[in-house]
Amino acid sequence: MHINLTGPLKGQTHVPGDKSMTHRAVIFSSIAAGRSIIEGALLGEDCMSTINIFRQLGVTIEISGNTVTVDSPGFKQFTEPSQVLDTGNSGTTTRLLAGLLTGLPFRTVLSGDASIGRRPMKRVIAPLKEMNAQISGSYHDTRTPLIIEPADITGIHYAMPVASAQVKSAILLAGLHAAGDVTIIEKTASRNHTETMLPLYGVELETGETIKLPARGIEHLKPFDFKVPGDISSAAFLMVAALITPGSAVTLHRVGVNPTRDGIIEVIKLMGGDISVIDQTDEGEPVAMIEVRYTPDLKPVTLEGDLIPRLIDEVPIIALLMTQANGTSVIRDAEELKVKETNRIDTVVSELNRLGFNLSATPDGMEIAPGREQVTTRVDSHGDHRIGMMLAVATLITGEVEIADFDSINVSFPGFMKQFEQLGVKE
Ligand SMILES: O=C(O)C1=C[C@@H](OP(=O)(O)O)[C@@H](O)[C@H](O)C1
Ligand SMILES: C=C(OP(=O)(O)O)C(=O)O
Repeated sequence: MHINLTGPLKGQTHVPGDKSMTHRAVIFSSIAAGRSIIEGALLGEDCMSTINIFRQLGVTIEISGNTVTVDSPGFKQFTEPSQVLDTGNSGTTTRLLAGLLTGLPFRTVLSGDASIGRRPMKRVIAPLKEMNAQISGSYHDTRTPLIIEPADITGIHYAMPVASAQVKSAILLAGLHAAGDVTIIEKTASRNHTETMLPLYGVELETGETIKLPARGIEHLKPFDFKVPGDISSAAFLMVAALITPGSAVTLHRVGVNPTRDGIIEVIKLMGGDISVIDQTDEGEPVAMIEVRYTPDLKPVTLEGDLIPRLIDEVPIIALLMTQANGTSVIRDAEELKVKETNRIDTVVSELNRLGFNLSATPDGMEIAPGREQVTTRVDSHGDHRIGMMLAVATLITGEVEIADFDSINVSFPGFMKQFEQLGVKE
């Protein structure tokens, strides 16, 4: 697809609903017997995978605009699916449902697309087995398809070896069935939406560095009407587009600013970017209005440590922002990027270098130097939605490029191009 965005970006908009929270709202609403309404849901391909799997388990889910109405008979009435459950391109669907399905009284099989088939699954299979789950994966329990047989799930005391909300949430979802307590120790915080949202649906738990879920929490889930905040990971593309395009000033309404997700705001401030976060309110999850303006003379920064999980999905677009700084920026402690939809260290570095930017890969991240000498105008999303969108934003600097497999953006942001148009960007 030929893409050639030209700025400035001006005006105000609402970004689509948060992907992580939409998955969780669909899961919790489907477990609870009765009607739950999810407003402002994200209906990208990933969340549709989660919705369609619960439909296959016997939950009625209607969609009207961005409102999702879930009428569930409750988890006890889930019916055995006759087909493989297709998780598409969604790691969140695959890993969270692997946890939930362990306690159901019938066999299920989870499988997704080629990218899901390359992503590591041992990280969920190992702790779930410790909980007595009867789960196995292809290739020595490391890959999909995952086959899950009925089992009596037990409690677990688990120290997280890697900062991953998907692993933590898989354990908590299996733990909802458990006969004993589930305790998770998390040294480096990962996104905490499972912990913030479970109480809204009736399950109280202890949170913080030690997370403690009481036995058989699943019995306590009740319907809840959840209003999904805007996705800061989608807002990130508009924020960076405005920062790098002369004359831009945008206001983004009702963006989720959960402190386990707001690393990009911190980075923009560290770089001297013109950003304000105002009118913060608490709607179960914190939301705020974000104003961003074009900023010349951005400063280089080093990102590392506990900050990385707070911006992990934003690294591709942050890397593009760093190309506009007046010195070399460094991203380290980010090995997790290698096991996303693509190896995002390699795809970010190779695709931006094709456009003439100066990046080099390191074992756990990348270095980003200023300057640019265009090599080609042909780049590739490699089927990774965040790479596709980052490359589209890059055209604000480079002019027209041809992005192969641009449709991958529908995984998380189907209205991406329209949203830019709404802010006055010409294609
Ligand atoms: O739990 C979630 O909703 C997510 C957790 C993160 O993955 P990891 O748990 O693998 O870090 C993130 O990259 C993904 O986009 C969504
Ligand atoms: C990594 C991502 O999602 P998932 O793990 O759910 O595929 C993402 O959205 O960037």
